[in-house]
Amino acid sequence: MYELVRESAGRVLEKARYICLNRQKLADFAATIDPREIQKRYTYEDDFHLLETAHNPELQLDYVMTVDAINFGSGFSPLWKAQFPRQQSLYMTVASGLKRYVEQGGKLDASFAASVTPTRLAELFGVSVDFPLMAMFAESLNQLGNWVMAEYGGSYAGLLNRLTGEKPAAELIGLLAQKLSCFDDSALYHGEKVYFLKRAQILANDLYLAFEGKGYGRFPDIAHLTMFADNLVPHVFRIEGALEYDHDLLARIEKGEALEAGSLEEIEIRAAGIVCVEEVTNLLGNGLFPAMVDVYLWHLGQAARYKSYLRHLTRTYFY
Ligand SMILES: Nc1nc2c(c(CN[C@H]3C=C[C@H](O)[C@@H]3O)cn2[C@@H]2O[C@H](COP(=O)(O)O)[C@@H](O)[C@H]2O)c(=O)[nH]1
Repeated sequence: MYELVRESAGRVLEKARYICLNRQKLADFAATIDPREIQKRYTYEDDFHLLETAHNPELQLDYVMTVDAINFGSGFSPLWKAQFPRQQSLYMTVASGLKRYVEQGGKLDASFAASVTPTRLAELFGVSVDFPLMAMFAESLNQLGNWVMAEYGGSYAGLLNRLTGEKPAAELIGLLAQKLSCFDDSALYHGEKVYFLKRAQILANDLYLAFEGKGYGRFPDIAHLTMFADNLVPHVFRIEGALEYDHDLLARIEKGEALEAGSLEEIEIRAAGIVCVEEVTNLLGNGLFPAMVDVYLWHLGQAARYKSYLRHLTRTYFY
């Protein structure tokens, strides 16, 4: 499945009209990155994540599955930041909100996901119930929860234990994309199917990180994942001059105008992020792989150098 993502991103960039790659600037930017910093950053930080793997692997599994079922909403971030003025990162607010819920005794298992409502999530995150993201979060969780209740004996461990091949990440990504529309992160680009599979891939990556590649995190094919096509990593490449956006598109983005999910512009931005991370990964060598480079660039992107400029905003279940 991740090969479909890599291949389709290359196809999009060949035809792209709104985005173009500046390979000289990309190489200049890659030259500023220290591979040791990438290695150091590639962890499941416990400052905003629950990290109880050693004591309670099932609790950890429930947490990671839940976080990555709702690891989206970047298109709502201006609204979200108005509710959480101190929090700079939407993701960190969601991850830490779920961590707090578990620490207070809440359960995040498949039955929680199957039955959770927008109201319950609004209470959990401390936002108003009519915040549009709460209904989307509930829908994604209900989809995942009901599927696991019906097909895997009601536990996420039941799902993970059925990944028996030598490419379990590909298997997991394929299952999620084929069975759950909220994970089926793909689109039509000039009539041809293109794939991103961002949350399915980042789920495999987060399990790998939280479980340090063992147990529920055993993904020997982790190095085959592509980067996770969100709105921050392409934005880092734009600020560094490696991606050049069409002038009118950039004006729309900087006005905070939403880009429609599945639009040519949105597809080209996401595909460009994938190609850039592949090329930076190849330039850096050192045994690095795209998921590692992605996590590093996403954290780098939290800095004011990047976050003081608006990224593209798309309201979608995918990132
Ligand atoms: N490409 C990429 N996108 C990522 C992440 C993460 C968090 N990953 C953590 C998990 C394990 C590691 O420890 C990482 O630290 C969230 N996102 C996306 O960002 C957006 C929110 O942005 P902001 O408003 O700034 O929080 C939203 O679309 C969300 O889907 C990543 O790693 N890569």
